[in-house]
Amino acid sequence: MIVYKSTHILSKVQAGEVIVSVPRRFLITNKSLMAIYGPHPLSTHQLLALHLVLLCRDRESWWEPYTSLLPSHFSTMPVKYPTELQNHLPHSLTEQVAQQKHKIEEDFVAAAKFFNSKRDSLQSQEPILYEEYEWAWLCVNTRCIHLKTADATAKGGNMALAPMLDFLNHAWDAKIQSDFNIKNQCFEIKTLVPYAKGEQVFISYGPHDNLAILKEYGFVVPDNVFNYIQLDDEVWSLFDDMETPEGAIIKKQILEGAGYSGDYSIKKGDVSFRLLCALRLLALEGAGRPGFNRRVMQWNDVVMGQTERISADNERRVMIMLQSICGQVHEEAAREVEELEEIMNNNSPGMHPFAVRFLHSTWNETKAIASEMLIEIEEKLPLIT
Ligand SMILES: C[S@@+](CC[C@H](N)C(=O)[O-])C[C@H]1O[C@@H](n2cnc3c(N)ncnc32)[C@H](O)[C@@H]1O
Repeated sequence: MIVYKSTHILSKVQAGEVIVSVPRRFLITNKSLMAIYGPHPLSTHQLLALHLVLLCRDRESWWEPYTSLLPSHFSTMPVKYPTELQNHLPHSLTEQVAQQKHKIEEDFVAAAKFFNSKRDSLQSQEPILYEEYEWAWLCVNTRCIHLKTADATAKGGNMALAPMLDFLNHAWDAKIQSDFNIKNQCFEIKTLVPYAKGEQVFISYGPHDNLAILKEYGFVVPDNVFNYIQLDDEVWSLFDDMETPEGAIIKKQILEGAGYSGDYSIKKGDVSFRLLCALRLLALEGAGRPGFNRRVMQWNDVVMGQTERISADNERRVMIMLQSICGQVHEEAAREVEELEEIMNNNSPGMHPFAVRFLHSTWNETKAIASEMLIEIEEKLPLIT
C-alpha cells in the first residue's frame, strides 16, 4: 500500500505569504554532517544517504518523528521495477534507469568504504547493506532540495534534506518561490497564489515531463504540459533507411557541424525546430553530388532563420517523414498500452499496481501526442504548395 502524505493549509493564506519555513539548524547539509563525520571523500548525495541509514538504525534518535514518516518502499520507481515491467519502459528511459542503478551501486561502494573507515568512532557497527542504502539514496533523490548558496566543500551539488518541507507534493503549475532567507536563517517557501483553508499545497519540482518525474520521483501527473516524445532513435534510423551509407555520414556531419545533431522531439501540437532542421536536411537529395552544397546553403538559410523553407517539395517530404515516424511511435505506444492493460488485469505478483498504472499512463500520453500530430499532418499536407 502507498501511504501518500501531503501538506494542507490550516487557515487561509494570501499570495506572497511564506507557507513553509525550515530553520537552518533543521536542514541536513554537507556542512552539518561534516560536524558529525569530519572531512570525508563523499558527494553530498552519498553522505546524506549514509546518514539516513544510520539515523534509521538508531531507535533513540531525536529525528525518529521525521524518519518514521519516510516512505516504506520505492516500488513505483523504474529503478525498482521487476524485469518484466522494465521491459516496457520507453527506449529513451531504459538507458537512463540503468545509469541510475549504476550510480546507486557506485555510491553504495563509496559510502560503505567510508563507513568502514569510521566504524570505530560511529555507534553503528553492523555493515551497511545494499538494500538499506538504496532505500536511503532514493529517499534523498526524491526529497532533497538544492541550495543556491555555494559550499566549496560540497561535492556533486549543494543538496540538503529539509524535514517538513519534503512532505510537499508536486504540481507542474504550482506557483511558489523558494530560497534561503539570510535575515532569519530559514529555508522558505512562499506561495504566489492564495490558498483556502484545507487545500493541499503543492510546489513544483521543476519543469519536468512525466517520464523524468517517473524516473526521478516514481509518479506521474495528469495533463502535464511539459510532456514530449524524444525521437532521436527514430530519426537516426530514418537517416540510415533513406540515405546511402556515405550520404548518411555526410548529412550527420552537417548536422553535427551546425549544432543540430540529436535532441529531436515533438510535443502536443508542436514539432521541435531541431527535428524540422534534421528532416529538412534529410529531404535534400544528392548528398555529395554536384549541386548538393548549394542546397545545403539553402538549408542553412532556413536554420539561421533567413528564410522559412527550402521549397514546397522539401516541406512536403518533411511532413511525410514525420508522418512515418509518428505512425511508428503511435503503433508502438498502442501496443504497450494494450500489453500493460493485460498486466494490470492479471494483477501480476511482485508488481506494484501504481507502478503499472503510471507506466501505462506515460504510454497513453505518448499515444495521444503522436495521434494528434498525425491528424495535424493529415490536415497540413494538402495545404503545402
Ligand atoms: C518530496 S516527497 C513529497 C511527500 C510524499 N508524498 C510523502 O509521502 O512523503 C516526493 C514524493 O511524493 C510523491 N509525490 C509528490 N507529488 C506527487 C503527486 N503530485 N502525485 C503523486 N505522488 C506525488 C512521490 O512519491 C514523490 O517521490
